[in-house]
Amino acid sequence: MERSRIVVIASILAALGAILPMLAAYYLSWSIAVRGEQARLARLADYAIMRADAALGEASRALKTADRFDMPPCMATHIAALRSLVVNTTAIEDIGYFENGLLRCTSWGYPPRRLTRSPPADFFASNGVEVIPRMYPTISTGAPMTAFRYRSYTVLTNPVRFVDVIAEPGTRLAVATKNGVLVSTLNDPDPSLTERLADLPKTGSNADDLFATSRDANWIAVATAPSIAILSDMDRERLLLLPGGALVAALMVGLVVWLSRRRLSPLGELSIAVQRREFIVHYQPLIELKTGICVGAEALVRWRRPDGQMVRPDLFIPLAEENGLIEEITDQVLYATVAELKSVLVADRSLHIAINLAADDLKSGRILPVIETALRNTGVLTEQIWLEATERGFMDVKSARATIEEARRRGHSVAIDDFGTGYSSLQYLQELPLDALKIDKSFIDTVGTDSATSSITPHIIDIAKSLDLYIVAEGIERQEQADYLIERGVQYGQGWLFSKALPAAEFIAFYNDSKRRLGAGPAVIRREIA
Ligand SMILES: Nc1nc2c(ncn2[C@@H]2O[C@H](COP(=O)(O)O[C@H]3[C@@H](O)[C@H](n4cnc5c(=O)[nH]c(N)nc54)O[C@@H]3COP(=O)(O)O)[C@@H](O)[C@H]2O)c(=O)[nH]1
Repeated sequence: MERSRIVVIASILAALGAILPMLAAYYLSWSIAVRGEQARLARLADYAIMRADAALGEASRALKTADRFDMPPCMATHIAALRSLVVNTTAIEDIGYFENGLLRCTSWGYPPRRLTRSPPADFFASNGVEVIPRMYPTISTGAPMTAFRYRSYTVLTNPVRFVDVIAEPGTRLAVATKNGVLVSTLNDPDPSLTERLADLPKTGSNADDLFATSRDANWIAVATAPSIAILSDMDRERLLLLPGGALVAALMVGLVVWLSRRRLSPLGELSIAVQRREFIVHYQPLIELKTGICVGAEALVRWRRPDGQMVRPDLFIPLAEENGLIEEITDQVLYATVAELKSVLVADRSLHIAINLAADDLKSGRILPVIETALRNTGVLTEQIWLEATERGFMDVKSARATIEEARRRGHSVAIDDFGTGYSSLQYLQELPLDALKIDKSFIDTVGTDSATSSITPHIIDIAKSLDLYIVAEGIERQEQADYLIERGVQYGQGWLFSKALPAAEFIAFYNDSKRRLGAGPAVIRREIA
């Protein structure tokens, strides 16, 4: 992914990481406050239902007691008994006796208007008592009463009793019969709620209010409070939750910054490339200089990034070596080489592929069993896999010697790469059982020039010859360099004069063409060491 895209995505994620936890904390504090307020309202509505049930219970008991009276109606004894019933209850204001729908007498005596009719009931309670939510008393001319009727008797109760609660300012309450006929209200609740009481859910809100309902077999109650009232509760919740939200936001932003910096750092990118196996291999032909025959190739790694950009190995190999990633890259190169060239290697035993080893590979020697595993069941011979290591790999002479000896015992040929550029020591050249020496391009570049290092090239060739090593010249770009090297007895060479490093299919075509035109090279390029 391009750096600019990573920066844009990381910035968006960081912004979301900062905003979302704060929004979540805000939402949480709001919903906790809403739930708290609705629970308080639900308790109020429950209480109103309880009060309504108490009034109904008391009225029902009085009505059924009166119904059992065995005395002539509206005589002094009857009226006294009715009065006694009223006096001995708390909820009942009056009780009246009706005959043929007309009021005959009440606990107060005889009605002033003889034609008071009993109105039709709005609701039948579950115990058979009829409920008339609004009925005007004949004795007093006060507010309408709620009436309960059973056969010939009707009791009046003050509906204010149902909503007689100590409520916080702004809290409103309404009680209705189960079929939604309003019985009593406190503080004028919103008609848009009381008009559809029977259909209201347990809790909810409208434009201005939060509400909670309660219901039983006979009654429905709704308690409401302005939504704005929860703001003070929210302040309390926010005080508790926002620091947590801010902490989570800071952690998320930190995480995004850390991940994106990791992704953007060269080492981070390389580690991810190793995990994702983003490496491919190109093969640079190795030429027998005298005949021009292609005898093999050097496997050279390339990092192909997801956007298709190709990264040169000298830009990432040193980083991989410093940070312990090189061994994994060596393994990926090895497995890719075997997979891509297996068939041509099996078909032609004179073909060799050189794998570059890093200093760590040589020091630990762990690469040898890895190669064994990679070649198992492929038909490729160990002799066909050459190993190359730079002079840095030979600094720990003891472990390098152990690895090279074991490599050769298994059949690999081993070359010293970039000779002359590092810590060259003639002594270790003599001590180590090497097969070939590769002269670095910087020396080949001086061939035919007057530069100070041009005089070194013949010495390197002489040293290699005196040690009986095969010689490979790197970076041959001009014919005169090739001629010079052939004249000096250098057997093998690589360079753009012959070919650049090629993808597998192109290298196989190059090799087959060389073989068709010039024949196969020597099957074994290996020094006899006693
Ligand atoms: N440990 C590993 N090191 C590796 C591996 N693959 C490569 N490398 C090392 O990276 C260095 C750069 O390699 P690269 O960019 O692939 O360059 C190689 C050739 O393409 C280049 N070359 C060859 N001929 C010419 C030429 O005529 N002109 C010219 N300008 N360049 C040329 O030289 C490089 C070959 O280097 P060498 O290995 O020394 O033969 C390089 O040090 C690689 O070793 C890997 O898998 N593991």
